[in-house]
Amino acid sequence: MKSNQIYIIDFDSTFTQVEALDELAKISLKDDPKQLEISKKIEKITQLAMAGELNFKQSLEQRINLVKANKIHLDKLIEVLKEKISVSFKRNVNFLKDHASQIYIVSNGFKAFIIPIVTEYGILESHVFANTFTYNQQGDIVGFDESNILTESNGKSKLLKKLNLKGDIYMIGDGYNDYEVKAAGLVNKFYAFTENVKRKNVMEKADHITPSLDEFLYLHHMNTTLSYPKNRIKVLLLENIHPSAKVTLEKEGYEVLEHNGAMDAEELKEKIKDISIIGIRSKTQLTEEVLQHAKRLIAVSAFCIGTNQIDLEACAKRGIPVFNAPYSNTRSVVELAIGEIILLLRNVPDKIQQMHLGKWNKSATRSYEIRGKKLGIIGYGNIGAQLSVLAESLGFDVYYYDVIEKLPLGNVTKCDSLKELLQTCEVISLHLDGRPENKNYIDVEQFDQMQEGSVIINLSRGHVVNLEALRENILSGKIIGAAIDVYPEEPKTNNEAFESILKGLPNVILTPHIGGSTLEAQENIAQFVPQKLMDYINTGSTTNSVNFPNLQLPILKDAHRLIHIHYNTPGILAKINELLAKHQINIDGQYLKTNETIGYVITDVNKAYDESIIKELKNLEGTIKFRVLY
Ligand SMILES: NC(=O)C1=CN([C@@H]2O[C@H](COP(=O)(O)OP(=O)(O)OC[C@H]3O[C@@H](n4cnc5c(N)ncnc54)[C@H](O)[C@@H]3O)[C@@H](O)[C@H]2O)C=CC1
Ligand SMILES: O=C(O)CCC(=O)C(=O)O
Repeated sequence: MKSNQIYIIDFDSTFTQVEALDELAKISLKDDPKQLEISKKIEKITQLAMAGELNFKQSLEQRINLVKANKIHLDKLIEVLKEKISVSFKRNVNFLKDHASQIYIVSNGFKAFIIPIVTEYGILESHVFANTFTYNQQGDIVGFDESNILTESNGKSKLLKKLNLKGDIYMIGDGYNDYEVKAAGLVNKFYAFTENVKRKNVMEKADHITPSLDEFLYLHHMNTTLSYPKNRIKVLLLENIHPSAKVTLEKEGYEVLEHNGAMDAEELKEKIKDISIIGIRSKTQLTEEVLQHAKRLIAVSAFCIGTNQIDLEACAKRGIPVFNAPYSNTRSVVELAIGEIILLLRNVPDKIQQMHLGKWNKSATRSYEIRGKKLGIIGYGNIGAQLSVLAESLGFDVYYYDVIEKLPLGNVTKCDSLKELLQTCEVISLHLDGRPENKNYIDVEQFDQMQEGSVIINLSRGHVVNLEALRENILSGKIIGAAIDVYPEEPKTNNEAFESILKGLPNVILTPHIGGSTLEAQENIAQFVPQKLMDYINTGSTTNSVNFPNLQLPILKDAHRLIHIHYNTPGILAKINELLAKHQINIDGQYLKTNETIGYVITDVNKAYDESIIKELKNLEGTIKFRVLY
């Protein structure tokens, strides 16, 4: 069926990432003091010609005069261009080689540099149509063969007419002159190639915009390296995620959309419909109800530690792994906690307020050192444990309580119950996670168990403390200081007002959920999370996923990877292997891990296999999701 298809491919900014004459100018004018100025002129002329705003022959003449190149510069140019092959062309070299008889390069560039480049990718020299330089005796490039039809306006159309190729002809290019061949009725479809440059007037005219060769091959069912083109992976980043995440994900080829704050359920249900990956922080609630609308969701990324805002089980049941950044902002939270404890024990928040009101109140009343004080940490996880180490080095006597057995670091003392910790310590710092059972974990009864004159810090989750009870205990004077960073209800954006019954209370620090908001932490998170997502998409690896069985997988080499996600019911692995055996498929490697909800099986198979197995694996009872990596 595909044998009658013909692919006409442009060279500059399509086969390669750059315009070759611009690159040639950089080489030939290297020692010219006016190099920058001339290069800019050349680039401008190129852009005008590509956009169809300047007569082509004139533009060529002008550029060659400005470039002032010699034959000797061409070898260097070829070296440069070899490094600048478009990424998706490089990736799909097999397509180019396997379809060499159907591929033509039609370019207004020059054969002298095009042929050495494209023939390395299997393109036939006889299928390269381009211009030729003319030289003087010293080898200087002084012009071009003006009899070549490609020097004329609309030259590509004229050439194709002359070639009279038969079949379904597809043109792939980035310039207006590439579109012109479609306008002249000489090709069936024009694909605007936007991997390197996006020209609005060209994209508007195209039958399809193809951000990479993968997309073109996918549309024509000829993909050989990626089962799904990356440009089709649409990412939505909410809540002011650090910009470097967008940069990384776009570099990977994904389409990335951003939104400043969180979205409410209704808005999210609408927006999530065609999203492949969603990136959130602590405020976006990814509930079962919202997930029902997420028909294309592949993965969820929490650009933070806590994942209580996400229905992890609902994601798992849909075959959607959730990734977070478990360590990137740990240190930031710990530093804030220590700073706040010191300020509260010295009664500094009130002193600051009074100073702003012009009141000088130099006094040591209710001001204490931290040395020797008993600090009680509730939740001895990553943050709790790191806080214990730093606090101990500052002179605290540290205690902790956790629902699970934890290794005590340094000289900390483990408490066997929450009550024991509350009765023992005068400073209480909360670092437990936000699981629903922790709602009102610190309530009237727990405040009753605390010592008179205690200080409490909550940098964990808002619903963990009953704020009414906290307020009562502050007003009664039992709690002499509190620092609260998280609230049961938080504004979705910086434009919404903050309301709380804690406003205006004495010696109370209120911060807008900024425990993890340092530039260092946000940058670390924005590096860490996209990497996990890309690993999952490219290799199937689920390390650090908070709801999927964790599998770290080797890089795929000379094999196809079958990724099967199913409900964790007995016998599925056996059924997968029965099917593979039935189709006589050779297994190179197999990895299985399950959790309570799902099973995750990765099977690397020999490249040659009967493709009907794919359908059978998808239809296997209990299958949630199935995909293949080439
Ligand atoms: N304010 C902010 O900006 C930030 C807040 N956080 C919050 O801090 C929490 C803790 O972070 P990590 O230490 O990294 O998490 P983690 O998962 O390493 O530690 C949480 C610990 O709490 C324990 N725990 C859970 N429920 C408990 C209970 N009822 N009683 C005693 N212990 C209990 C767990 O067993 C675990 O050891 C996060 O889940 C997140 O909610 C995290 C980062 C920034
Ligand atoms: O900075 C954020 O948006 C959330 C910080 C946080 O609470 C977390 O990492 O769990």
